[in-house]
Amino acid sequence: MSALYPVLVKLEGELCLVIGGGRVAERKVKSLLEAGARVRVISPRLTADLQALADAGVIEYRRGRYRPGDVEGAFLVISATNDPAANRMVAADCRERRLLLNAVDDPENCTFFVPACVRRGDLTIAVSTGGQSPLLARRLREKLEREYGPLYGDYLALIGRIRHNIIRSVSDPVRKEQLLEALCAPEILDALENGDYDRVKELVGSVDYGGGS
Ligand SMILES: C[C@@]1(CC(=O)O)c2cc3[nH]c(cc4nc(cc5[nH]c(cc(n2)[C@H]1CCC(=O)O)[C@@](C)(CC(=O)O)[C@@H]5CCC(=O)O)C(CC(=O)O)=C4CCC(=O)O)c(CCC(=O)O)c3CC(=O)O
Ligand SMILES: NC(=O)C1=CN([C@@H]2O[C@H](COP(=O)(O)OP(=O)(O)OC[C@H]3O[C@@H](n4cnc5c(N)ncnc54)[C@H](O)[C@@H]3O)[C@@H](O)[C@H]2O)C=CC1
Repeated sequence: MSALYPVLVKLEGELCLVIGGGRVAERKVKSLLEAGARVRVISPRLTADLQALADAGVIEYRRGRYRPGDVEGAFLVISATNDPAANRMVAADCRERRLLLNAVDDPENCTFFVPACVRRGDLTIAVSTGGQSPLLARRLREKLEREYGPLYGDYLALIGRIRHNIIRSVSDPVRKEQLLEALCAPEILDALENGDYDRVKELVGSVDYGGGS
């Protein structure tokens, strides 16, 4: 297999279809909802959590087995049934329409994999093992979660605003580069690692680009 190409996709308002309503489907539905997708689930049965989301109108639910052509209109498709025949049918339908497909039990037929993710505000750290060991992806995610705590999200939001102002107001490229470097200076990253957010704010605040934050 060639190397996988990592991308972060905007799913806001896009129709994403999940076939199957079990444990794995539930995990994928929740991550799609986090991304603001419009989610439709087709399955004879749902987990309690998925049923609650359907009852609340958060997801669309069509009770029943997958039927040929059900993928029509979807932006991407996740096939998460425990029925290999249904998964093959979904894969064929997606191939024909060139729809992006994640088939949870069939890496060969996937056109995309879902990585394990640490999220800290706008910071995303994604881990993929190219399907070789999803459990290792999970373990590394857990390790990264301990290493990169919620402060990283706060810090990113803070420097994101300042970076935007620097880009808008500083025209000299050398000066601009120095300022952007200063926002991610080693001392700041050390302070973050030590959980000393007051020090982080102090250091970031001392980056003087001649404008308010
Ligand atoms: C190819 C891929 C397709 C896809 O995108 O789904 C795929 C395929 C398969 N997973 C299987 C098993 C498990 N998957 C997990 C967990 C996760 N699986 C995820 C992704 C992926 N799984 C894609 C590759 C990602 C990559 O490595 O690059 C994660 C990262 C993301 C997510 O699913 O949201 C999420 C962790 C999220 C987190 O914790 O952060 C666990 C552990 C657990 O349940 O906690 C187990 C049991 C232990 C084990 O088997 O390792 C099986 C065998 C099923 C069987 O035995 O029948 C297959 C099929 C096969 O390999 O043939
Ligand atoms: N990619 C991943 O991360 C993982 C994948 N798996 C694989 O994912 C598959 C699903 O696992 P679970 O969610 O634990 O199974 P599950 O048994 O909890 O759920 C299967 C769901 O598929 C539905 N279903 C069955 N036939 C269908 C059809 N024809 N059309 C639509 N829906 C149908 C069932 O009603 C049920 O809701 C298994 O094949 C398993 O091997 C398992 C663990 C992790």
